[in-house]
Amino acid sequence: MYDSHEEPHSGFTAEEAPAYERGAVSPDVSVDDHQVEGALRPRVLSEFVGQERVREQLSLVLHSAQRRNRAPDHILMSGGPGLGKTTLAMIIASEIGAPLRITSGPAIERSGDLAAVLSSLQEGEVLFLDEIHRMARPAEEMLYVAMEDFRVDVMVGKGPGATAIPLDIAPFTLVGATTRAGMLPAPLRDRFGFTAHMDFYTPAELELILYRSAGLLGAPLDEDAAREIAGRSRGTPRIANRLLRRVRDYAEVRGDGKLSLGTARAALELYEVDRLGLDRLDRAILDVLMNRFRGGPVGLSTLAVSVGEEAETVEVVAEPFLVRSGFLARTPRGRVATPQAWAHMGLTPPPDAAFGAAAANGQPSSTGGPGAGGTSGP
Ligand SMILES: Nc1ncnc2c1ncn2[C@@H]1O[C@H](COP(=O)(O)OP(=O)(O)OP(=O)(O)O)[C@@H](O)[C@H]1O
Repeated sequence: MYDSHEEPHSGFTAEEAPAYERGAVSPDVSVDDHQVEGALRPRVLSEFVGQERVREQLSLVLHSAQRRNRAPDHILMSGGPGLGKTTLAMIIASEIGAPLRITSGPAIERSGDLAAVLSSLQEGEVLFLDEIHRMARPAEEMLYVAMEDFRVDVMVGKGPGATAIPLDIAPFTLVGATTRAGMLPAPLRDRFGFTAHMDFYTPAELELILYRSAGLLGAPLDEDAAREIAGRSRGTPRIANRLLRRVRDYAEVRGDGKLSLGTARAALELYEVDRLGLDRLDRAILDVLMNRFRGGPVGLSTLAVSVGEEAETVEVVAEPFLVRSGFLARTPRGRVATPQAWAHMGLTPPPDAAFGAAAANGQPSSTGGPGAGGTSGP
């Protein structure tokens, strides 16, 4: 169990990090690249880097439930992809010593699918429901009852003669994860006793995650290289770990196996991740916005079609980072490129561009509009 008096990991300096890394690394871990994401997951709350507030809140919820000898309240985790929701769900189960069942919203197409899962849960089991906002509507209603009364109503028959047979289920803890908390119906949201809002990670936190992962991969990571990779990881552990693996590949094939600053820069350039962490999709969005729509405003779906992506991908994967970095503003009339975006792309805004005039006059940008400055998705 995480102890709130414990020294938080993000308090480590870079010099201290190798000691932390040694502690986390079991010498006999052999990691296959296909399973690497799972292998890099922290297993206990004290190994989970960052998200201090969430860790402390969660620790209280789990602790108090244990003292009362009850299953903890249902927990909702909201935040962008790759911020550690699945990892945290696994940690919750292991912290309370309960088995974990994993499923996801898209896998539950009918209420019967959910009834089958719920009725087979053991007492105290943790049910992790990823992408909970994508679950079928009738199943949502079944879930309300299950969460509140630990009961499922199984429908027998069809039409006017159909009857609901109540079936008691074992008390369990639901851990729901969503990248789009706003899409959850209020009755479902309200049935969670605690919502963990997962935020982007600081570069210092990402550096710690990188040291730990590099230790597990057996890749010698320089301080400068760690800083460089962390700075390009858009505040997201999954991206940090992915970039680390690409730098490791580069170092092994084209270098001496050591992950140095030069190797990191060369590898990240090859993989088209720029110095602020913008990747191909981010740059495609900014490029279309500036070159085709004169900086906006332009609607999300038009923007998505123009870059050949789903609107949800643009909205959930690219936009939160672009907004937080001050490159994109969401206004009631659509998406707008900010002066920083024009400057970063090396382009001159037309005089009538929405924010171009401010850029030309050297005025500070306005990133107003719904969600602007948000850190964990819409
Ligand atoms: N706080 C953390 N400390 C260390 N590693 C982390 C942390 N959070 C995430 N990771 C690493 O990042 C990877 C992605 O995390 P995870 O799968 O839990 O994200 P997620 O939020 O569930 O993503 P998605 O919503 O896309 O399913 C994991 O392999 C894990 O190793």
